[in-house]
Amino acid sequence: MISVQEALARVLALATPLDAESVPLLQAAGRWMCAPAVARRDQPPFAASAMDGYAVCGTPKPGDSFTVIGEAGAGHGFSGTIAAGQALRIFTGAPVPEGATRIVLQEDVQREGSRITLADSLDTGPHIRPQGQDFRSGDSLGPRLLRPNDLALLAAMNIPAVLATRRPVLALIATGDELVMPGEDPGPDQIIASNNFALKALAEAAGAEVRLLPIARDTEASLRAVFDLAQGADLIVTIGGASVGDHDLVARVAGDLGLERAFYKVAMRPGKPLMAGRLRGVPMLGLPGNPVSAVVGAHLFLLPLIRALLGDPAPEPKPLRATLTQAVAEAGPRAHYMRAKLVPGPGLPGITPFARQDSALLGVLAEADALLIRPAGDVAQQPGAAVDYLPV
Ligand SMILES: Nc1nc2c(c(=O)[nH]1)N[C@H]1C(S)=C(S)[C@@H](COP(=O)(O)OP(=O)(O)OC[C@H]3O[C@@H](n4cnc5c(N)ncnc54)[C@H](O)[C@@H]3O)O[C@H]1N2
Ligand code: MOO
Repeated sequence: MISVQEALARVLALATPLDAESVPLLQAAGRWMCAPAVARRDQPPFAASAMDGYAVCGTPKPGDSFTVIGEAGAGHGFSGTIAAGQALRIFTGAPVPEGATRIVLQEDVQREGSRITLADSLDTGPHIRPQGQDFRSGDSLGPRLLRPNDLALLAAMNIPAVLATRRPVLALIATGDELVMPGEDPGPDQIIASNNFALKALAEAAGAEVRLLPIARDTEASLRAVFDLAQGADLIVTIGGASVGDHDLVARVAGDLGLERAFYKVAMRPGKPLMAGRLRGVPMLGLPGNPVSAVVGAHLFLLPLIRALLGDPAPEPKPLRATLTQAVAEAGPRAHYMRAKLVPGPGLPGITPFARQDSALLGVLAEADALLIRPAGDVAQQPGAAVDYLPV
């Protein structure tokens, strides 16, 4: 059995980044931008007013009076220059005129006709956003998974389309005679397929496009037929049928179809019977069927694999730190990923593992927001010990 680290290295070695395509900004949320985007203008492109008020020059004092000589609004600048004793009515976002050094808030001004007089107590800020204070023409935004914040920045940079890696198409195959889809009428010995839903959502959030294939039944012919439907995908993921039972056919059928196996079984719990390899030219992950095992396997291996296919240079899971709120026993020979709950703390968050850690418990998983990582062979730990966790 290999370690989690070794298994991850072998999974990532299966991935070659996919090709890139131009994606309009409106469709770019959640896509991996694979080349830096370069700003085509300064932001703001001119010194801009940060407030509604009056642009004046010099160092105005309470009680000073000015003559209002015009107006500037967002999208409508004032072409003249402000001289001593003059003011320009100005609104937020408008270009600040030549000569102005400061925007006086309209709340601090008494206006009569074209004259303004400043109040006794004056807000002191200049309220001018200098040209290029946000970014300069030529500044670049590096490769990343595009979040809403990035899209706003790219739009302001006047970039209508980005170069993004093609979304990996993931063929997701659930296996087992016992499975029916939610809403169907299960027989007395059947259960509802659930893992598919968590894995599809996880993979999509990481940037993949998921094809949910029909559930493969526990016969070689059925599994083979569903594997055939996976042709054309960039990545194949099976759920279940990975263990040693008579009906666990994934390794056998994938092997017959030419799977070049990278490994089978990882020193972790849950999720030991996990396999990976290359099948018909694309990476394949065989996740165990127990619901929590499949989800843990997805966090540790599937999401990094998707990120690697997208071209992320650092696709590995990134553990965070927390403080144990209770003692935990020694970890045993396999790394243990314990479902746990975080509580905010003054420093690191506190982390409390659930008492029930059976890998079939979806109710516990739904309450969990972290996987507490117990390294293989870790000694017992006391409350207050700093530990690693993965958010889930
Ligand atoms: N003799 C041994 N038995 C088992 C071992 C072992 O080492 N020796 N390992 C156990 C561990 S650990 C796991 S995990 C499971 C993994 O088994 P499989 O990958 O073969 O999974 P299945 O047998 O197909 O299913 C296990 C369990 O999960 C349910 N399941 C499967 N797919 C889904 C799905 N899409 N949605 C919801 N639930 C699903 C299935 O009905 C079973 O209850 O093997 C242990 N056994
Ligand atoms: O992956 Mo198995 O839990 O270790 O149930």
